[in-house]
Amino acid sequence: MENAMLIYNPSSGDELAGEYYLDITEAIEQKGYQLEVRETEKSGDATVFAADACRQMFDLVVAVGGDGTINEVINGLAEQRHQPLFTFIPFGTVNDFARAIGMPMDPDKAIAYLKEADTEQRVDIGKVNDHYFVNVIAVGAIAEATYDVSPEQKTRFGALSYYIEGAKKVTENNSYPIRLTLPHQEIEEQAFLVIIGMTNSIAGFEKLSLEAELDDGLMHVFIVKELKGLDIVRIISSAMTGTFSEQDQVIYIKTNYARLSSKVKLHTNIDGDEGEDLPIELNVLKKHIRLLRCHEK
Ligand SMILES: Nc1ncnc2c1ncn2[C@@H]1O[C@H](COP(=O)(O)OP(=O)(O)OP(=O)(O)O)[C@@H](O)[C@H]1O
Repeated sequence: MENAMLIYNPSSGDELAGEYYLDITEAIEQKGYQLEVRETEKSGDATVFAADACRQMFDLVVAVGGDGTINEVINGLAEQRHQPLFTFIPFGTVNDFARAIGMPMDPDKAIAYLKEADTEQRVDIGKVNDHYFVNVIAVGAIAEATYDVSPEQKTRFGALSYYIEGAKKVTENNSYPIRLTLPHQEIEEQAFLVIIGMTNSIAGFEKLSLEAELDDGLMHVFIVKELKGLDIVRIISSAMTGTFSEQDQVIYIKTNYARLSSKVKLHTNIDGDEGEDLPIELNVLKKHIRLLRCHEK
C-alpha cells in the first residue's frame, strides 16, 4: 500500500480547516493511501515534516493550509533525493497556487478535486538565495506595506488589511532605486514595485501574468516604474484586465536567472510572507515538483 503524509496547519483560513479535517483524511484514504498526519504548531514545522516525508520515502504529501504552508512544504521537498507526489487543499486568504492550477477555493469542491486528481505534472519552482518559492516575490511599495500589517490585523481583516496598507503606500507614491541583473542585461530603475511571478496568479490577480505557465522554466518579472497621478488607477485596472505587461510604466522580462539589489534597505515578500532583504539571487528549478492534479480541461 502506498503511503501519504498529510501536513495540516490547523490555524489556516481562520481555523476553518478543522471543520474539513475528517473529509480530507477520508478522501486521501479512499485514494488508497495509508495516511500519517502531521499537525503544524509554528513556522518552519511544515518544512521539517515534508523533508521527513522525503527521507521516509512517502509516496504522497498533501498540504492543508494557505500559500504560506504550501511554501513551507515545498521548501522541505525541494532538492531531496526522493520526492513524493505533492498536492494540497487551500485554506488561505489569497491561494495563488490553487488559482494557478485551477483548484477550487471552496473546501468541499477542493476535496472533490483531490479525489479526482490522477495526473502528475512536473512544475517549476523558484530558488531565492537558499530558499524556494512557488508563487511570487514582491519588492517595493506593496512589500514594504506588508511589514506594517500586524498579525492581529491580518487575522481579523485577512487580505483586506494588506490592501488597505497597500493603498496607503500607493497614495504616498513611494518608489525605490533597484538594479536587476540578468544574464545579458542590467536594468537600473526607480521602481514602485518589482514582482517576480512563477505562475499566472499573483496576489489573487489571475490576469496579471497571462503568459506564465507552470512548467515554462521561467520567472516573469515586472518592474513597475515610478507612478504619478492617474497612472495608479490605470495600472490597477490593467492588472485586472490582462494588459498589465503592455503598460508604459511596466517593464516585463522573462528569465531563468536574475539578481535584484538596491542601494537602500528593501524587504521582500515571498509567497505572501516576509522574506529576506535585498540583495536576492533568483533561479528557476524547472519541472522540479511532482504535482498531483486533475487533468486540464
Ligand atoms: N498550529 C499553528 N498555530 C498558529 N500558527 C501556525 C500553526 N502552524 C503553523 N502556523 C503558522 O501559519 C503560517 C502559514 O499560514 P498559511 O499561510 O498557511 O495560512 P493563512 O495565514 O491562513 O493563509 P494566507 O497566507 O493566505 O493568509 C506558518 O508560517 C506558521 O507561522
